[in-house]
Amino acid sequence: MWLSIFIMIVFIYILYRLLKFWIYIPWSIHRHLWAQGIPGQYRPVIGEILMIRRAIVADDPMAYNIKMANKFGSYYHVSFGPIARLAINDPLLIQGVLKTNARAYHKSNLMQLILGSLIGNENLLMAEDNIHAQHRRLISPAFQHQNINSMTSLMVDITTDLINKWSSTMNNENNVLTLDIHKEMARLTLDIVTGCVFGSGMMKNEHIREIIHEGVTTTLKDVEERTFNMIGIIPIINQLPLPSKRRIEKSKRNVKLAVQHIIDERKRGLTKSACKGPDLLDLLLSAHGNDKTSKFSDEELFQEALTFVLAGHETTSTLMTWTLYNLANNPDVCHRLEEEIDSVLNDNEEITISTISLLNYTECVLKESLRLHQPAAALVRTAVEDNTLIASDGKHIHIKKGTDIMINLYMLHHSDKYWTEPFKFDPSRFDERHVDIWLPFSSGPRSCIGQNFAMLEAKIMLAMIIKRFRFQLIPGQKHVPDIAVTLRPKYGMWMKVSSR
Ligand code: HEM
Repeated sequence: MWLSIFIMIVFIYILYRLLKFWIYIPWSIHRHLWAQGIPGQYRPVIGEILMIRRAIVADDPMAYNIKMANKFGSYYHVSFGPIARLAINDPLLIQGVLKTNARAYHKSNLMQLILGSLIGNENLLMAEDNIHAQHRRLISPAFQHQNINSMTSLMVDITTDLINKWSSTMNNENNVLTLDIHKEMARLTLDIVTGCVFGSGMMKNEHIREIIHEGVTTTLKDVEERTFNMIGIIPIINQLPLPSKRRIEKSKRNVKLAVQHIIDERKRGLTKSACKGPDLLDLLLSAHGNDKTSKFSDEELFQEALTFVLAGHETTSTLMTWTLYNLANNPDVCHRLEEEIDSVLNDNEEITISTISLLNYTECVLKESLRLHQPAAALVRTAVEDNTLIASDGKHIHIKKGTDIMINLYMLHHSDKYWTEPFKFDPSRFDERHVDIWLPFSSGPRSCIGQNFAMLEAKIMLAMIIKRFRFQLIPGQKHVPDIAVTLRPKYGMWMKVSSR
């Protein structure tokens, strides 16, 4: 008897939670936005997920967002699965979420489920409020110019290894190589970021590198799959020990052991930085404030180190791959870039930070690639308190606690309101500054802390590679961005590489 009552209560509770999540909360958010005259549409339970999936399967992943923005304008409400969200690409609204009202927003619950399940929630990327502010304060010095500049020689050395590998293979194969450039760039950026974070302990240990590489790349695939089939989104269901969940957990355990091993070795003085100055692990280990409570715990240290690898790997390799793609499609731009690089980089001279600072057009090429193919297509936030946003047309939008906001960077970067010929690859547009409408690294207190690191690394890799090689796209390929954590090319990027 008591058991039956207990089972009944548990059943009613689960039903209540599911109905609240699937129906009540989304409906009340849509109703609140409609009441203010915000355009949008509401499909109960599955929302727009099938449309998005259809666009992805048709290899036109942006089609759905473009269609919605054309239909409704620069702000509208839709649903991702059961989750109601306001989609925005209006610069003033974006500024409201990222800067003016930043305190009223957290990373979305969805992102906590996706990335938090991989790297935890006690790190710079995922932590909120005071914990985030404390971590940001402790980590910021590590990303100051002086520290990052001391990593230049390691970035140069690792890129030189790749160039030498290509050159020697090329000599055996009629001076032309056929390569999946995305794979090459993914390996290169992983080597650089792990080298700059973990130093010699990492660089000498191929086994540990493989565990981290596998952990980061294959787990991200599982996590993405679980998002689009909604298993990863639905409360209770996302805790079930399904094969994908077990794979993620196993991979997390392996990565944790590997990273913990590297940290322990460094603490015991068995490994050291491979940069001219301290690496990011040294800087994390020495991060402390005036009292003990402001030092990183072992768990936080582990999560931060892994966050750097995760946040700094896919993003930069995606940037490099699309940049080489854009250059292959725009010979005039490539020619001007080669001229600049040839005049700045001298074969017999060491590449230093002052050489790199002369590469102005190279920087414009990278910025334009970050506009046309921004690695992060969208940012999603959840309102943690009621607040009001103001759009460029003067409209005041009251946002209820619990509303998800999708900041559509892709639409912002491709809008003809702000960019002339938005689909043209034209680096010279970056002769001017584009504050608040060029946001590949986001903006405000949660903007990318690795921005200077990424730009320095990309400039070094691009300049050194273009100095030595030309790239030609293999015809007949599909060049489709994968709408995953980053917009990496879904089918890779096959190119013919030849010596200049
Ligand atoms: C082209 C390369 C990169 C791009 C486009 C990029 C983009 C971004 C974006 C858009 C965010 C904000 C995410 C959000 O608000 O949800 C972010 C945050 C972050 N990025 Fe990057 N990133 C790049 C490279 C890097 C690198 C190389 C590192 C580290 C070595 C890094 C570390 C981080 C961290 C730790 C955060 C969280 C910052 C915070 O919340 O305080 N990123 N990045």
